Amino acid sequence: MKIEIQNLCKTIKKVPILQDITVTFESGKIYGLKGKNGSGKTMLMRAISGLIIPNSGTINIDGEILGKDISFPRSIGILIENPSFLGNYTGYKNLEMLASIQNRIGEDEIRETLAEVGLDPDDKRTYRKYSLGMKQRLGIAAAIMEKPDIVILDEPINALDESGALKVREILWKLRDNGSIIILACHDAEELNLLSDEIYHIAEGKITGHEVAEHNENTENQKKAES
Ligand SMILES: Nc1ncnc2c1ncn2[C@@H]1O[C@H](COP(=O)(O)OP(=O)(O)OP(=O)(O)O)[C@@H](O)[C@H]1O
Repeated sequence: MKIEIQNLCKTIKKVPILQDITVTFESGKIYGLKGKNGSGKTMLMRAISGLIIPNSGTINIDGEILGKDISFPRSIGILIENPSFLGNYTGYKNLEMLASIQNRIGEDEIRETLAEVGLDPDDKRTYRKYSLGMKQRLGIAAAIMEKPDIVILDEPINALDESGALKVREILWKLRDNGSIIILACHDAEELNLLSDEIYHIAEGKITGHEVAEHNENTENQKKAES
């Protein structure tokens, strides 16, 4: 699958937030967005999620135009800012309620996802009593539990300890290898490099650069050396 963005522009109160963005994201890759605070990373992710309507330009997802043929991508998992979980429900119960919207997955997949992000599916504590890192892990679980074609994660390793970050890496690599498109922003440059296959630089709402992440360059150089 493919997300083809063409000449995307978004202006809020006459301020240009996204300016003439043209980029294609392909299946089986992790794309990192790199840029300063306020450069437009989150807005681009919101636009792809169908959460904001652009002033001009198109987002074509596998032949369907967002905002015209479809209001939202058909299969997407999103973690942007603070997810609105219910404070007096357990992590499992929160995911169960979210899963009931699409009805694509059941108890087994929810339990499996919770374990994958390092949360105990049988934890009786309510979301309110979760630590910051546990809340973040639950947010990631909600975004990935249905194994969506598109995964959008704004600062996925925020508040996570090393073991949490490692788990997220493994989860994203697995999703990538199963053909999802993953788009993420992360302020930790080293982590972004490690997670991503390709990195797009964003400044003042424009794409200003594109690079293949270092670990991929190494793999490619290695392949060349070996052949
Ligand atoms: N609701 C809003 N109304 C008006 N302007 C907004 C709104 N939300 C964001 N902006 C503006 O859009 C621009 C891009 O913001 P965005 O959140 O996409 O940046 P970002 O690259 O994700 O930054 P950060 O690294 O801080 O997360 C900023 O100038 C911001 O002030």
